[in-house]
Amino acid sequence: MGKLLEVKNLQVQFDIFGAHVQAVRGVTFELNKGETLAIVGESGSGKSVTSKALMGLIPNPPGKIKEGQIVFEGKDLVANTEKDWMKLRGKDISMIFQDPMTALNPTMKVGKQIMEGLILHQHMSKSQARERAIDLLRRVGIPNPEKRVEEYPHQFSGGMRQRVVIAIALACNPKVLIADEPTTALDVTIQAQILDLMRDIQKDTGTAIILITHDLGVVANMAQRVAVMYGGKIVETGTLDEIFYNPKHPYTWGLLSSMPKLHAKTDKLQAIPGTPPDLSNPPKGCPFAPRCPYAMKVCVDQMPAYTHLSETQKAACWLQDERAPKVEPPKTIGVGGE
Ligand SMILES: Nc1ncnc2c1ncn2[C@@H]1O[C@H](COP(=O)(O)OP(=O)(O)OP(=O)(O)O)[C@@H](O)[C@H]1O
Repeated sequence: MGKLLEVKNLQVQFDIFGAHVQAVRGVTFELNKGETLAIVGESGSGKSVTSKALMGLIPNPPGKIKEGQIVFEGKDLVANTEKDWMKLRGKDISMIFQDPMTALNPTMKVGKQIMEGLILHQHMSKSQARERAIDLLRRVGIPNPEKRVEEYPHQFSGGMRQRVVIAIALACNPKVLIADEPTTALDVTIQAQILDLMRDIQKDTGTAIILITHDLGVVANMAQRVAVMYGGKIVETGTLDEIFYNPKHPYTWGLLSSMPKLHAKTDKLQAIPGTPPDLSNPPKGCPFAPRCPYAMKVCVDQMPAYTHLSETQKAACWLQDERAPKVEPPKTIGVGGE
């Protein structure tokens, strides 16, 4: 698989009320053509800020990219002007947000909203764009698209609205689709339908997907690779199997323990005790150390380097140092366990 996007040492900071919030602190990952990479982690870990940076959507002020590169098809996007971003956004890289109602313009017919990108990026005539909008609505499973293209967002149900948002995002056949909690606002049956739809579309178009979520069930259904974020850093990354069946970072263990299991006799979830770090004053050591049951003195003092566990898996944890005591992962982790 060829590399499509490379994010190198990305650092994003927000300056608010005299504080410097270091939301993303040196994130590095790559995205290959046609794959789905999930970025998981608790609220505030930096997932959304990372994905917004890839779309040139960090509000400035108060935000700025302090360092790093976002290399898309060989070109670094960090120095892009707003004009450069406008050429790219919605065409090469598209985004689906959590709440379809805020992503759509309530005063504009959905057909027109789909047509905008086609006219701007693909220089279609109005009637060509309208035909394509109808095709797209059909493609995302909206019945009677010839009629619905003339309707406004409030005339659609929540699930149908999210389908419209997906149609807009896919209109120009983007190479990268960023889906930020795309199903969180929807009920469970609709969630499954939308995820199926995204998978089908990916099969047809070969679009690479970055899926941002805190729901590991969604990850298991969708992703081939996973990056686990905590405190503005990627603490572990690997293939889906590596992260689910051979995780090495205690934070990943915590996330897996807090995931509902399919055949569980009890539905009690083990939330990770404690709170995430204050990113306006980030710790010098491992950000998870204050909540980690296995933390040693060195964890508080010094950020661990990545240990490469396989060609595809790495974790930033002092437990992987050869001098560290051997620790077994808790029995509560794993999909479909007791
Ligand atoms: N516009 C902004 N101004 C100031 N701080 C911000 C802004 N956007 C994000 N942050 C801060 O950046 C940090 C990371 O936030 P981010 O939204 O990326 O987390 P997340 O992992 O996506 O969480 P969630 O799942 O809740 O969306 C947080 O501390 C947040 O308060």
